[in-house]
Amino acid sequence: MLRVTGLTKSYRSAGEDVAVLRGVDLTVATGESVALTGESGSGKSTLLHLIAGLDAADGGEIALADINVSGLNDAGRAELRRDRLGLVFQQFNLIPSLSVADNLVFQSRIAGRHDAAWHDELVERLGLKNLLRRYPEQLSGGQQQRVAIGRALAPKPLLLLADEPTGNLDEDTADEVLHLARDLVARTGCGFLMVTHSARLAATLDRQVNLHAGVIA
Ligand SMILES: Nc1ncnc2c1ncn2[C@@H]1O[C@H](COP(=O)(O)OP(=O)(O)OP(=O)(O)O)[C@@H](O)[C@H]1O
Repeated sequence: MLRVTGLTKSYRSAGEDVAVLRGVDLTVATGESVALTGESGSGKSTLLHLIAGLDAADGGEIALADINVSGLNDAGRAELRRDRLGLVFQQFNLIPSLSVADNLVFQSRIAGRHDAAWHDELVERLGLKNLLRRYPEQLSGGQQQRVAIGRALAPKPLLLLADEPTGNLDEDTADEVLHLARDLVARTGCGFLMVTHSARLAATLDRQVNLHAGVIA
């Protein structure tokens, strides 16, 4: 469902081009969860950002279902993120001025893909029923990340991309949040690609891939 082929990306640093991705090949099948590991600075976030259309690659191809992501312009990539991708980051990134209820529906409403029954199921499964009137600053880290996962999955994306989603959580909370995410991903049948430094958490996903020296071995 996601197919990345020969992806390359360099950054210009101190007058020199530094190649970060040197021909990355990666697939994520429908319903599959994949952990992306690699040492610090190996380019994991760069790869995730390119797949999310937050930045453009220098070469290679990214295809998501029947969409040629690499061929999209800025507007097309923004549309892709809005309608087809769920994004979760380490810093939760909830909208501080909106209640939990409003944060939750934000993505599905702007994508025009709000589904009341699925929304209610997300609230139930993520244990958010009693938190709906609160604001992000009134939540723990684990609670905030549960809202962020609900927001990302509400429009039923094709692919959930997560960059160190449990990096700010203690071990027990990380386990609980990831368990919920895996369950919900299985329920929607979307693909799941997660960057993590934790071999323990990586092992709980269907498959692990390692980024090293600019390629996936
Ligand atoms: N906008 C940028 N301009 C220049 N160099 C960049 C930029 N973004 C990333 N880099 C460089 O690209 C390399 C890969 O960075 P990236 O954040 O993708 O690695 P990472 O594997 O996610 O690291 P970490 O595990 O520490 O988060 C690093 O050497 C980084 O300094």
